[in-house]
Amino acid sequence: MVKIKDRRFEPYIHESKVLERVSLLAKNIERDYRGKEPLLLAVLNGSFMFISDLAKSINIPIEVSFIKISSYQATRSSGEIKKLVGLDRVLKGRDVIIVEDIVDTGKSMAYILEMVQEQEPASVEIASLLLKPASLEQQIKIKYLGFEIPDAFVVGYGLDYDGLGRNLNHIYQLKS
Ligand SMILES: O=P(O)(O)OC[C@H]1O[C@H](OP(=O)(O)OP(=O)(O)O)[C@H](O)[C@@H]1O
Ligand code: HPA
Repeated sequence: MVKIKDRRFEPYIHESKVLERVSLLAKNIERDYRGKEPLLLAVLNGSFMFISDLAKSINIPIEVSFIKISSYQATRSSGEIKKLVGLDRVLKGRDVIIVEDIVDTGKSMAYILEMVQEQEPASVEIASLLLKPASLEQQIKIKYLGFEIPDAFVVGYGLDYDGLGRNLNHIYQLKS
């Protein structure tokens, strides 16, 4: 059990399970993009651990770049998405893989997809470590998915509660 500010979190997905799954996703990306040079577009802050482990396990040429958006305050989506760091690469004609730590309501991903599609990439797919199907408010197809999880707030492996908990190596779930 870990305590972050006013909340208690219990162990949920062990780091070894996360890493096993991430390396499988990397192998799938490798297989699907052989002969290409995909651009992995990671969404800060939450995806920093996932993109690091994912990128290290992909043994074909890839480019890695970052965008930064924010919508969550503590455990709730504010509904308002702020773009804090935008695209610094031309995406036209590129094979883009958007890399997220979690798709929850799907609002952030819908916003990012629109931003990416505007630039007319050759293809766009999504890699997300976590998905909360019960919270999803938009139709979003995730080709490279780590785990489907129930609708409970999680922290660790990049995910935060009010800015804290990102450095935890396992994933923890809010204790009800
Ligand atoms: O599907 P949604 O309900 O939109 O939630 C998912 C988004 O929320 C988190 O980001 P957050 O805004 O907390 O910023 P962070 O990555 O800096 O933690 C997460 O990294 C996703 O980007
Ligand atoms: O469950 C979550 N944990 C941390 N950040 C998040 N952003 C959306 N959902 C979550």
